[in-house]
Amino acid sequence: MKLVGLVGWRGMVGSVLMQRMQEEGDFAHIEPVFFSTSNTGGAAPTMAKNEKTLKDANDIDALKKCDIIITCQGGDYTSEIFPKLRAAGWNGFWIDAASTLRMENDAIIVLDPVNLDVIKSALSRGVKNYVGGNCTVSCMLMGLGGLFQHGLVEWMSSMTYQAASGGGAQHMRELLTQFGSINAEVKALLDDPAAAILEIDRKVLAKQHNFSTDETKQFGVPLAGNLIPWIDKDLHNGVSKEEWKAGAETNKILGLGEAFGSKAIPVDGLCVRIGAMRCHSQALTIKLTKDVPLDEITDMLAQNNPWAKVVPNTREDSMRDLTPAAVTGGLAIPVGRLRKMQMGGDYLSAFTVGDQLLWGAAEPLRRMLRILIEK
Ligand SMILES: NC(=O)C1=CN([C@@H]2O[C@H](COP(=O)(O)OP(=O)(O)OC[C@H]3O[C@@H](n4cnc5c(N)ncnc54)[C@H](OP(=O)(O)O)[C@@H]3O)[C@@H](O)[C@H]2O)C=CC1
Ligand SMILES: N[C@@H](CC(=O)OP(=O)(O)O)C(=O)O
Repeated sequence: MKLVGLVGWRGMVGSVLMQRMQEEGDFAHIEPVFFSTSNTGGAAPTMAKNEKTLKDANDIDALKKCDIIITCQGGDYTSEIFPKLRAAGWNGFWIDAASTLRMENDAIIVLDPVNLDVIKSALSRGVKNYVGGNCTVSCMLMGLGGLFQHGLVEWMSSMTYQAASGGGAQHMRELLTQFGSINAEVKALLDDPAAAILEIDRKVLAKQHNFSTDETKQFGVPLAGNLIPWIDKDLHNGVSKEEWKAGAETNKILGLGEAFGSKAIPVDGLCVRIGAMRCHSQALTIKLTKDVPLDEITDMLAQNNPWAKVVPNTREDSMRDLTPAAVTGGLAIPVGRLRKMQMGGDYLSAFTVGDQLLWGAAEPLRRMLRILIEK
């Protein structure tokens, strides 16, 4: 059995990964070794077999013993440990949730329902580094994969509605704290049916403007009852890093662009943080390479992978099935609001929602581990 080192398993992404690995019986196929950056020698979780204590995640010699390392510990950990491990001669497989290595030439971005051919070709070339994609990109490709598979995307523009979880656990807590203090501020007025709505609105706004620094420590500004039209770093060309990833990672996942001797598909848009908990949604404008009837498009989307679910473009279906609250916790990626646009038959509008901790983070890593185990 392969010795698999697990780093970052108790974090938010790591916990979802552990849960999915247990659900899918993955631990039956591996010999796990649990690592920690903060509790060396402590008790490993119940999934441990022979190694019952936590190993030091900074101990290169201990890490070197693993055939495969899967990490959800974060980009700083990867930047520090990965080069040391390779320099020490470790030749095992590195599976990573962090973005650090994604665009490196010797790393593959994994999303096997969409790019198994890219992964298999890399394995046959001896590539050892496999990294999960950006959550928004992975969720979009799981939903819209059918259009790419059939060469139907000339370009795509995505307008995102990204959940608080994308920032991490503390961001989710902060969002709820903000909702709570806004509610507390106007609770008495809400309880009084005769209270004037403009008075409630004024008090809410005053509260948002006067949040304590603790209440906005993670996001920097209010997110509850608000939105933030910028995610990740400023690339100083008017583009946020999250927006840049849409084009760069989509093409790398699909094996398109200069590095692969082909033309990249332009994918660009605007990324916005909203007050959802853990589902990223996105509205897409797609320029098709040709005018294809909507029923054929629907079939292509639904047949691309078992998780893409087409939602009929009706008010009732969209309100019931195409929301973060409906999708959270499940692997289905609904795609709806499908219609041709006023611009012409080769312009398609779509909306998709995905749990960013599942397909957006943990699930592609878990599946990559299975690919390696079953190889
Ligand atoms: N958040 C997201 O949506 C996504 C994140 N990623 C990537 O995944 C990586 C990890 O992100 P995320 O899971 O959000 O990070 P977390 O902050 O939840 O966890 C990271 C590590 O923090 C340590 N830690 C310290 N205090 C606690 C605590 N109270 N509870 C749990 N863990 C704690 C743990 O390490 P130890 O056990 O060693 O102390 C843990 O492994 C990042 O690289 C991120 O870029 C990728 C896609 C999406
Ligand atoms: N940036 C994403 C979350 C994330 O971790 O992305 P990446 O894995 O590309 O750094 C968000 O904030 O929603």
